[in-house]
Amino acid sequence: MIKEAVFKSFDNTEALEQQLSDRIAVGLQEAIDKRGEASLVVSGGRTPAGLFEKLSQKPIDWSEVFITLADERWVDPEHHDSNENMVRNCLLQHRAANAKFRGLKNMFATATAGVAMTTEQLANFPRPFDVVILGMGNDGHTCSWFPCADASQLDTALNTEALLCAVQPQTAPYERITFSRSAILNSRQIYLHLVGEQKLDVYKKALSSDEISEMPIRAVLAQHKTPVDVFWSA
Ligand SMILES: O=C(O)[C@H](O)[C@@H](O)[C@H](O)[C@H](O)COP(=O)(O)O
Repeated sequence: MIKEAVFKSFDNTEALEQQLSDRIAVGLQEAIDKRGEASLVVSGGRTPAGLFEKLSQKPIDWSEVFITLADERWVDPEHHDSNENMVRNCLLQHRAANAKFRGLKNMFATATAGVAMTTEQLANFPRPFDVVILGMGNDGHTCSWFPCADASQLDTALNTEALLCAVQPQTAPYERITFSRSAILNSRQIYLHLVGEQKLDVYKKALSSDEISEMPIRAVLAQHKTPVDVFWSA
């Protein structure tokens, strides 16, 4: 049984997005005030588009904010399933157009071949990450830590000290590049952003055991190093 994280529940996505975007903006600006720069790691998928739209309008020093993705599908940045594409369209606009964004996809043919170059390109990305926004799939994955992936790839993503690794899910399309668990937990604040009853059920199931390979989101929930706040709306 996992000790439950801070859990904030909202009646609708609008209310959640208002409050979460405010919290993230405050966290980023505090980091800039203290250290002169801030780092933000965001997730792709469908859930965060509305949140990104609100966040992009916050009056903070975006030119001091470094942004990257928690994981990426190995498709071109123009592809409609590219997380970078979504971030460019929904987050890097309005005031946030001034942020410094670095995507995870490069010109190598596969994620496996491209990991070393992306790792090099992120060498100067400020860490610990100030704010990390994670999503969760209905199979209990977060980032690209898929329970359906080859056991050794999942084991690497969860246990390596490397920043990034490649994962080929069996039940989701595209090879992925993903930050490792050690990289994600090297953060000041993690937000888990969930919408809908089905995600709530998955979240509750995740809290019922600490068998990480079965539901890799547990790697984030069953730890005490990094604060995790869960924002859920119906
Ligand atoms: O590239 C991805 O798919 C993600 O970064 C992934 O970890 C995502 O956050 C979850 O799969 C939830 O996705 P939805 O928001 O679409 O439900």
